Amino acid sequence: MKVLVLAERPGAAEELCAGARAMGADEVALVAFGDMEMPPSCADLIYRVTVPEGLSLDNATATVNAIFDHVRPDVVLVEPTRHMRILAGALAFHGGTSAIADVMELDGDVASSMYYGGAAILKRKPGKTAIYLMQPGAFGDSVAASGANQEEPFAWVDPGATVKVLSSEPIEKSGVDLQKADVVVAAGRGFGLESDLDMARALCDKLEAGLGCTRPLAEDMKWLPRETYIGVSGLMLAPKVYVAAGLSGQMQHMVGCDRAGTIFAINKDADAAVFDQCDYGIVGDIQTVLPLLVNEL
Ligand SMILES: Cc1cc2nc3c(=O)[nH]c(=O)nc-3n(C[C@H](O)[C@H](O)[C@H](O)COP(=O)(O)OP(=O)(O)OC[C@H]3O[C@@H](n4cnc5c(N)ncnc54)[C@H](O)[C@@H]3O)c2cc1C
Repeated sequence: MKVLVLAERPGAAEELCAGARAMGADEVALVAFGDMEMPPSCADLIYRVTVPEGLSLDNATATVNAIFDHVRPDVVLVEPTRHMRILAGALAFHGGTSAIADVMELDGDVASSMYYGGAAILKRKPGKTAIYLMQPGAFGDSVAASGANQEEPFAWVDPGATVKVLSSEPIEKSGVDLQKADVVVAAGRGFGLESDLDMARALCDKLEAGLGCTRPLAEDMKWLPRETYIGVSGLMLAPKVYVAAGLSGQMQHMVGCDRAGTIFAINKDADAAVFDQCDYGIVGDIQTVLPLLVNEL
């Protein structure tokens, strides 16, 4: 079986290439955009694509379609970033098939995804060639990527109509990239005041953790950036350690962290749902527990 991997970040590329092996791929080909450095022993073949100056990655549709025609994969695994989603959609059209998004698990070729905001599981089978947009951690960590990383340049194919980048400005981001963080502290509505988040930040400093939150803290209170909330409509994370502080453990939040290695929960309500889903729980007030933890660490 041949698998083609489309990814923007080396970590995601490695995870998807490992997943391809777990699916039984005997040939794994990876598309590398620009000078993106790939992890060693990641894939059998790496097709290096140079995106012309001033063009956004979204314009790589025709190039990716050409790589697809060249490789003729049985399965395409895609990192679900904005650019990759566009490429996957165009590729599905080109290949006369469909793309399946938000895949949390594969059982053979049947893909499971969250549905109705996490209230149900949707199972879907692909069309002709399977194109799956995989959530992080979907393959678990029981598999490793492998391959000689034999690199070949692949010529850019003009997509015809292009999307031009007029300008780009980096957004000032404080703290750790949550997708890459080994440890994540997530704050919920139990933090009564915005200034209480300093307690979570102090814990993050001790644990070298990233600070995330539940949706209400980002969407309603706007105490933390929108891109830091975790859950079915936010980030799907798989850190080694997840500290859920002052949050109730609603399913819509917990699907975003249930692939964490170890989950710690702190909540003053012993009946909070989060205690059914954590590995270690402390029943207590964050106002007391967090300063104590920070002192002890
Ligand atoms: C379609 C849909 C999609 C959604 N997507 C997401 C999503 O992606 N991510 C997400 O997070 N939510 C999402 N939600 C919202 C979700 O259903 C919950 O409402 C939300 O996660 C609850 O946030 P919370 O746990 O911070 O607040 P609450 O549910 O209000 O929980 C607060 C908790 O803090 C505890 N607490 C209070 N004070 C203290 C204290 N001093 N010390 C310790 N504990 C204390 C309380 O006991 C309580 O358990 C979605 C909802 C819908 C309908």
